[in-house]
Amino acid sequence: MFILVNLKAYPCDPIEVATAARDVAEASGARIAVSPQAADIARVADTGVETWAQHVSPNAHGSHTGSTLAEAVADNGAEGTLINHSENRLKLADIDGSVRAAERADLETIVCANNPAQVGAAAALGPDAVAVEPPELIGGDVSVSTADPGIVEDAVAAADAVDPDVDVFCGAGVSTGDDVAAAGDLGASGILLASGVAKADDPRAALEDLVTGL
Ligand SMILES: O=C(CO)COP(=O)(O)O
Repeated sequence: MFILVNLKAYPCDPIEVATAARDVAEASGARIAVSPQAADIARVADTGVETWAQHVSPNAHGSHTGSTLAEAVADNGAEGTLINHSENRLKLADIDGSVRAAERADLETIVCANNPAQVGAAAALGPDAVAVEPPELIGGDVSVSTADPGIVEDAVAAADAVDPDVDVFCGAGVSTGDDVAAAGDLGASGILLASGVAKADDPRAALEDLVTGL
């Protein structure tokens, strides 16, 4: 199971979370990545933790003011990127363009989706992974693996029907090792989470609990 901690735009200390994630990954052998604000990618990557962007734009180098260039995040230490997060939805053509941009820059890709139908569509674009995150459960206290286990199973089936090589992650409300274990039992290859770590009083303790579910 891959654990990706999305820091969104939360007012946490990205270096505190990154160093904790690096240490917990090293101690447990778990794969844990941190996805900070684009402006923080270089200093988060400098901690040694696996670092992901929250988004990359579909464009290449050129006259694209305000874009998040895939090559730039890769040059600053990112190893992968989220695309089409529920809080940063893209048009279908732009999701495709962002996956292609990430591939050019050798970034791993996770395309997010609201439901199993979107998971199937996202899988058809050939990312490394897709993630199902029901928007109504994001930021809540109940894990998707408890509140809606069927959506995870259906997402796994939808992706498998399109491309068995595409991994399926799930997210929304995940905060404990039990939530991680339940997601794995439903067929997920990884989880995305945010508030369970970024808003925790003790992010290190939250990460240590998460890896007990692996
Ligand atoms: O959006 C998410 C991860 O990308 C999930 O957020 P929460 O873990 O806060 O529910």
